[in-house]
Amino acid sequence: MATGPIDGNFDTLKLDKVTRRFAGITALDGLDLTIKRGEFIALLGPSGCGKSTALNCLAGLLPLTGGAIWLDDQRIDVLRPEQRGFGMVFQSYALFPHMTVRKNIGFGLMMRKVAKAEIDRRVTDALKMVRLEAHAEKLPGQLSGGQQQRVAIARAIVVQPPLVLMDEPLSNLDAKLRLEMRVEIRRIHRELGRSTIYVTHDQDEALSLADRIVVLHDGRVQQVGPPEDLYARPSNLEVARFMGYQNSLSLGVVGNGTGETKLAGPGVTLQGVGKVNTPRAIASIRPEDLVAGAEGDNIVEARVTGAEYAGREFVGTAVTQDGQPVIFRSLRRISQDEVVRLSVPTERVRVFAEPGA
Ligand SMILES: Nc1ncnc2c1ncn2[C@@H]1O[C@H](COP(=O)(O)OP(=O)(O)OP(=O)(O)O)[C@@H](O)[C@H]1O
Repeated sequence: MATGPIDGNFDTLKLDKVTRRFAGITALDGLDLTIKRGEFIALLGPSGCGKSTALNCLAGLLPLTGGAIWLDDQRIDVLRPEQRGFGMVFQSYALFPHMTVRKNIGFGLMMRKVAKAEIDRRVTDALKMVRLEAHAEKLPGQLSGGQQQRVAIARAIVVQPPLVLMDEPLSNLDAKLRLEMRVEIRRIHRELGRSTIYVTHDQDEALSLADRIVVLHDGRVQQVGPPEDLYARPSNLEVARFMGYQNSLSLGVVGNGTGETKLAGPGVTLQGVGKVNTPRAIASIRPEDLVAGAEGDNIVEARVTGAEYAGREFVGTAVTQDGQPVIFRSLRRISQDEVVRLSVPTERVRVFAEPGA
């Protein structure tokens, strides 16, 4: 068995029914996933769904209680973290406060007993990649949050790991910096040419960064696919909610066509994509697709409960005749208690079986 860190790149990383139980809790329940060389994968899901557990199992910080992890034909879940040698970036940066940026980045190479000249060369390259050349001799405390996270990224990539694991790396940064760092992380991933697994609960972050998104819920994979697929065709209600389909209307099923379902409720007539075998179903719609005043056959009649000006348009809240809340948009100002006719194209309505129906 190899003792040093895994060297070089890989073709496939395979998680085979990876399971992790804690006393009484199954944090990860038979996770199957195959990742190809160079892919950027986002693990997306709500708090407690098992994202960090999955990442820690990959890094070797948590032993599995079932399943296996393979890097090509080598089984790696039996290796210690330092034998796997994956790069890790945490939300908290985890830098050494008393070491300069240069020393922080070179630390892993020093531990691996790489020659000093080689360390200098590789640290200089990493500094360039994260655009921190001018800050090499500073201490972490003298840097901004975004700069500290760049140091953490440089430290993770300087050893040229086959896989970089990132656990919510941007959540301590303000909104503007988060956007800038997203672009940076994508660029660094591309230039490095290795694979990245990125944990987040932020749908926008996953959509903008990942080649493929894995949606987790209660320790299970709900859907895996390119961002465009998950955004347009969520396969169940959980994924839809996570992809921004904030409206979930419970309605009666009144007809079934090819791949489409007709639904109705008090003041509501909707046709949507998806087939169900239950007498009632849920229509999932994004707020931006539900528009006040537009024409069409798909109509949700509702009474306005609130409205906010959002620049180009208004974002409104309302309730249907049977009291179900909806969020919609409107190009004109809307007033409290006004009854609005909201419309949405059929292809923007996803129909799912009602849970428990
Ligand atoms: N050391 C532990 N002991 C017991 N239960 C744990 C432990 N670590 C995690 N869990 C539980 O396992 C589940 C998954 O936790 P995990 O940290 O992986 O979720 P997460 O999706 O990363 O959440 P967050 O976004 O809040 O970090 C949770 O129910 C959590 O309480």
